Amino acid sequence: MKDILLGVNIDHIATLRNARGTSYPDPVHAADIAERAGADGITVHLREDRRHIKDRDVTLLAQTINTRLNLEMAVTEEMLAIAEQVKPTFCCLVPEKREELTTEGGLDVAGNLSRMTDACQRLAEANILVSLFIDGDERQLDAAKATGAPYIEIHTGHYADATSEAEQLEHLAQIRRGVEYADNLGLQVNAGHGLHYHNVKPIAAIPQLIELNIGHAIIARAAFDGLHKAVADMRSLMQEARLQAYIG
Ligand SMILES: CC(=O)[C@@H](O)[C@H](O)COP(=O)(O)O
Ligand SMILES: NCC(=O)COP(=O)(O)O
Repeated sequence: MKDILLGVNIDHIATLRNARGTSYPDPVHAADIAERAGADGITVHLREDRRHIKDRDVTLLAQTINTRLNLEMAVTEEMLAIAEQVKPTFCCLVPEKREELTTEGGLDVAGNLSRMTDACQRLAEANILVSLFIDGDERQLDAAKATGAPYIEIHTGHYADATSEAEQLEHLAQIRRGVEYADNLGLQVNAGHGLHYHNVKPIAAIPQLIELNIGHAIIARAAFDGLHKAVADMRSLMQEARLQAYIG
């Protein structure tokens, strides 16, 4: 049985910090707590508008964390140059619109194959493992494979946002099909966006998935239970789901 790994996204520690322009809560401190609680990696999204994570956070996290840094970023010259300088273990390329509240969908790799391939090659030359944040349809999965990126992260936002059990089950089935298709292509498959304590288990149970990146729900739970417990509880749920699926 393959373990399911947890990447903790600490963007919204920075949201709380920036609300008052103070130095606290510091994402660097949060990363240390998350790692002590069992996080397998730390994820941050350096957005063009720096609404939460700042350049300083990325630089210090790259220097201080003990697991590995997954830098989420748009496919822009600015971000590619930052990635080449910081050299995180992973770069996850995500779509980004200034006016969005949060990431609204997957990257259109198929529609921008040449540009995506160039970006993937540039990051690979900097010894960075590239992940593409995409919807789990075969057209995007084939395109992701064509770019040479070793990883993808399947967008679970539509599953998370489903307003009925039937809709959620349909999205879950689509995700399962996409994960299996990507795994058969030889891609390393992660997933994330909108996952929380009440919807994570069916996703964590998908055997081919390597890692889930989860942020908002963990940081929200931390406001009541503390970050260490919020991370540990999420990790336990994920491992429970994987074990239950394995035992059958
Ligand atoms: C790509 C993704 O789904 C998230 O990791 C992303 O970071 C969401 O953006 P916010 O953290 O700004 O909501
Ligand atoms: N890529 C998904 C991620 O890092 C966290 O997304 P969310 O749990 O904050 O929605």
